[in-house]
Amino acid sequence: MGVTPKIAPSMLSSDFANLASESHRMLNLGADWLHMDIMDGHFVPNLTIGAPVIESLRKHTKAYLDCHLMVTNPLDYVEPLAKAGASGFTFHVETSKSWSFYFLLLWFFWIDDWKELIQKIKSHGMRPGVALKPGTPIEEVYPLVEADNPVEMVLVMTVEPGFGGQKFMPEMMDKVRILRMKFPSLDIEVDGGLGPSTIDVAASAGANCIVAGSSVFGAPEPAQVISLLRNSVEKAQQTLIQ
Ligand SMILES: O=C(CO)[C@H](O)[C@H](O)COP(=O)(O)O
Repeated sequence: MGVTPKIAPSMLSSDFANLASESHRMLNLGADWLHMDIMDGHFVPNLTIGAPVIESLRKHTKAYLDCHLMVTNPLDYVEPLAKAGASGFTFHVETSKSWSFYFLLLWFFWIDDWKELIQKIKSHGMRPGVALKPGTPIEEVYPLVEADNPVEMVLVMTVEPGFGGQKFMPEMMDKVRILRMKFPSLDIEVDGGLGPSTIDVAASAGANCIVAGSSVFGAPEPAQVISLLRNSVEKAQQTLIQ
């Protein structure tokens, strides 16, 4: 498998009043990426941060800022986030559900919308990813991964997006397994309820990018949790390539 483990603490669980020092702490403890949850209070029932906070944080770190856009209109966020210094831009496939439902005849325009979004993310120097909620079938992301100009990561949500500290949904691992079989070199991220008791099932299904909020920030020794998450992914990868 040509994918490397990426451990991404979810900064949603950090002390937002000390975001820069919390970020440095996580990176010093072994994190690869910082996962930034951007919520608009509309796509999900919670409101968090946006481009101004990413811009402020960028002044304090060169780290990969893995931005997860839980917003209704991701296209509107491309330019502001690129200017702010985001690294990854992962949007939700469901953000155009209403288009495909109400305007079936515009299906091909819907596809073109995604092409435009992915193209715009890349032309602004960010890495595009697509996320899907627990209730969304995995087939919905295939066109975006198989496109001529594809997304480079799929984020499989293992909780309903909106809040940290929820219970991991093991039934989402079928999606990860199917994706890993179909796309051996794709970055597959899992997000929600990941920690020492759930990582093995996610890693053995084929996830290589691991978002973990409460299990890392709530641990007495966060470095041990980060290291355990990484070891589990590495071990599973050895098995998957045999
Ligand atoms: O996207 C998210 C919520 O929508 C968070 O990143 C996610 O829930 C991580 O938090 P935890 O590890 O505590 O579940």
